[in-house]
Formats: sequence, structure tokens, C-alpha cells
Amino acid sequence: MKKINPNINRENKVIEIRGLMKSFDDFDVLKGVDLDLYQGENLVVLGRSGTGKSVLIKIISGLLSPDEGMVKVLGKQVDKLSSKELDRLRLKVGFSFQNSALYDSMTVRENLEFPLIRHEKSMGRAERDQLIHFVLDAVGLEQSINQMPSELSGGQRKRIGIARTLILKPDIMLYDEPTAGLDPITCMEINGLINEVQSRFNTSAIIITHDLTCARSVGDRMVMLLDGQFQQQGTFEEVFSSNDERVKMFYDYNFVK
Ligand SMILES: Nc1ncnc2c1ncn2[C@@H]1O[C@H](COP(=O)(O)OP(=O)(O)OP(=O)(O)O)[C@@H](O)[C@H]1O
Repeated sequence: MKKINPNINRENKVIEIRGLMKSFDDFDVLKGVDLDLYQGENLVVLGRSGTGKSVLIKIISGLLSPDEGMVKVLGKQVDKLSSKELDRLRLKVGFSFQNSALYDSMTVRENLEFPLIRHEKSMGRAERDQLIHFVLDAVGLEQSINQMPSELSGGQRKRIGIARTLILKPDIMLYDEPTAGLDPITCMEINGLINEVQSRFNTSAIIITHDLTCARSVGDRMVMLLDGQFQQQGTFEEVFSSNDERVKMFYDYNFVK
């Protein structure tokens, strides 16, 4: 289990959400979500499939717009920003996708270089190279620099996906199912990496997961999305001491086989 993290700054909310609503046609997915993410905190978002966890982080990263409610990211209300301002804010929010989203036709180096060429146009080759080596070292995969994604294991692809997100030095990391499809040992390694990124890069993060071992090892706090709202929140023990049948089922599925 994770130790109490002294580096969380509860005076500084990097994400603040109030009364967030989102529907698709007549299907109400988010029905009044309130959420705070504090600077330096790893927050785990739990919830069954289809409850709207991905919709929530897509709204935070500006990929979807809210129907109602306030979504503030790094002090900026996302729905009030021009598209240029939103693009600038997005660079501060790193999205680590479930499938790692690497370009299969590019080497690891090219995959890492791509966001720099796109977003840091004035950066020279030497500085790009230095950053590529820095993030590869951070995820422990310097030796893979010239490999193709198809030559990497699932865990290595996740690491490179995380490196590619880190290379733009985001303030906030969003991890969508970081351990999905990995064996237990590789899951532990990825959990360790998420914690290392938090302490080494001083990022705040939202981690979406179904994996309660991951939740327990990376989360400073957890929230559970039930019926379109966060109805349970606190430490792992606080959330799972609930008598709510839906919470108990979630726990049993993970730990009682
Ligand atoms: N762009 C979209 N258009 C229409 N419906 C959508 C769209 N995006 C999501 N939905 C619907 O919103 C609901 C929530 O989807 P979401 O992907 O957020 O679930 P989730 O909690 O992340 O699930 P999982 O754990 O399986 O990834 C689903 O019913 C989904 O079909």
C-alpha cells in the first residue's frame, strides 16, 4: 500500500470540477460530477465499464466538451478558452492512452521526437536528443531507442507511451487503464513507474483503472464513479469499507476468485 505522500499541496487545486454533466443523445453519462485534484496528488478513478471514466478524462483534456458544469484545469475554465488557448493548455496535460498509441511505422526515437517536432518547433536537434535520452532513462528503456514498437513487449510499449507523454513536461498526467492486459509482475513495474513519475517530475495525476492492486499502490486517494457521480471517495480502505453492494461487488471481483 502507498505511504502518506508529504508532497501533496492541498492549497493548490490543479483540477476543479463542479456539477459536470455529459450526455450522448438521451443517455446521461455524467450526472453532476464534483472533483478536485491537488498539486502532487495521484488520484485513482474507479468505476465499472461504461460508467464514464474515459469521458471524464477526455473532458479534462479538452477532447470532449461538457454539457453543463465547471471544469477548471490549472486555473483555466476549459469551456471558456479559445481553441489556441485550449491547445496550449493541452500541452500541460499529458494523456497516456490505454493502447499506448505509438506509431507502428516509426522507431522509438521517432515516436518520442514526433511531439517535440510538432509542438516545440524552435527546439534544435541536440536538445531534442537530450530530452529523448532523458525520458528513456526515466522509463528504463534507453536500449530500445532504435527498436520498432512491434519489437517491444506490452509493458515496454506502455513505458514508451509514458515517456512520450512525459517528453512535453506536463504538469498533469492522465493514465487510462495503465496496467490493462499486462501480467502481474509487469503491472507492478508500471505501478512503480507511475509513482516514480509522480516524485521525480512532481506531476499530479488521474489514473483510471479496474485493477485494485494498481489502485492501492499508486493512489493517494480514490474516487468511485457510480451512476454518473462520485459517490465514494477517500483512501483505499475508506472506499472499500463501504456497505454499498456495488462497491463490494467491485472489490470481490478483483480479490475473490
Ligand atoms: N463520443 C461518444 N458518442 C456517444 N457515446 C459515447 C461517446 N463516448 C462515450 N460514449 C458512451 O458513454 C458511456 C461511457 O463511456 P466511457 O468510455 O467513458 O466508459 P468507461 O467508464 O471509460 O468504460 P471502460 O472502463 O470500459 O473503458 C458509454 O456508454 C459509451 O458508449
